Amino acid sequence: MSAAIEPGIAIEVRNVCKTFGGAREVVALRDVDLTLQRGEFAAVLGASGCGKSTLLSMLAGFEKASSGTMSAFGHSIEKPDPERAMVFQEAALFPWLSVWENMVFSPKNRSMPKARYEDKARRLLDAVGLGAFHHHHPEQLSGGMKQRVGIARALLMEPKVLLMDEPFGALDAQTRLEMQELLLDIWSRDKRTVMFITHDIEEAIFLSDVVYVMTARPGTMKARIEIPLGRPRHVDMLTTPEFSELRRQVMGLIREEVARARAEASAAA
Ligand SMILES: Nc1ncnc2c1ncn2[C@@H]1O[C@H](COP(=O)(O)OP(=O)(O)OP(=O)(O)O)[C@@H](O)[C@H]1O
Repeated sequence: MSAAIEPGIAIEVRNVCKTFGGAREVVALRDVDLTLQRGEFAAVLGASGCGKSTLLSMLAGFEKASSGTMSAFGHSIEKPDPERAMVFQEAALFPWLSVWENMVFSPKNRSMPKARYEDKARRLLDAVGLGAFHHHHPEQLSGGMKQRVGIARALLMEPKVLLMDEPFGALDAQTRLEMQELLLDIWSRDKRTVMFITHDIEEAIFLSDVVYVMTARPGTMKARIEIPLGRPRHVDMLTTPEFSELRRQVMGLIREEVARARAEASAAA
């Protein structure tokens, strides 16, 4: 059964531009607008270098916008906050710590009382299928298992928003599918707001309520496509005509963008 969530806006991005200085100035993002409703699962697709990771790290509070505004739950995003958790392609676990020690590193480091996190940490590791791996070290885990720890660890601090940067990008196809189903299962329980960056069109459609397609750099939002597939989602949906039609639509937008960027590049050469 899915939890009821308060209606309203979780993330709002208005006219955001980002330019990196240095010897060669790089305009990474231009006039980005985006609204994520509370509990919404949104994916962002776009060519390599179009600014997806930059946008995510700005939403996490790691980078500042050059202009424009970004807010989370009505408050301007100025710095990192535990309400917005990042999950990266590599789980970046401490190799010298066990699964359990990695899991509880952050609350322990903040001197939180054990009663506030230990039970929850145990339940989360069970939920991602790692209940029997507390004493293992990262080198003893597969890529998928490490990423499970990464997701469980991000959820431990009960973030309201999960910012996921190609979290399954390094996994093989089978593990990737399993992780997608696991993520949907976890998400359906408490419907945190998710922004999920990926290069994989199928993954974006399969997981999301809405898919954003970005233009080539400088990145801006080219299209917002609502995904009308029912939930819960199941891998069988990947072969339905409805899914194929959505894939065709998204692929068309991406191809159009690649062609436009190539034409611009050759005109400028
Ligand atoms: N710290 C930085 N300093 C200078 N330029 C940067 C910095 N971070 C990113 N860029 C540039 O900004 C642009 C957008 O990069 P970003 O990593 O956000 O793209 P992306 O869409 O996530 O790419 P990919 O899909 O390949 O991961 C690129 O041209 C990149 O070189």
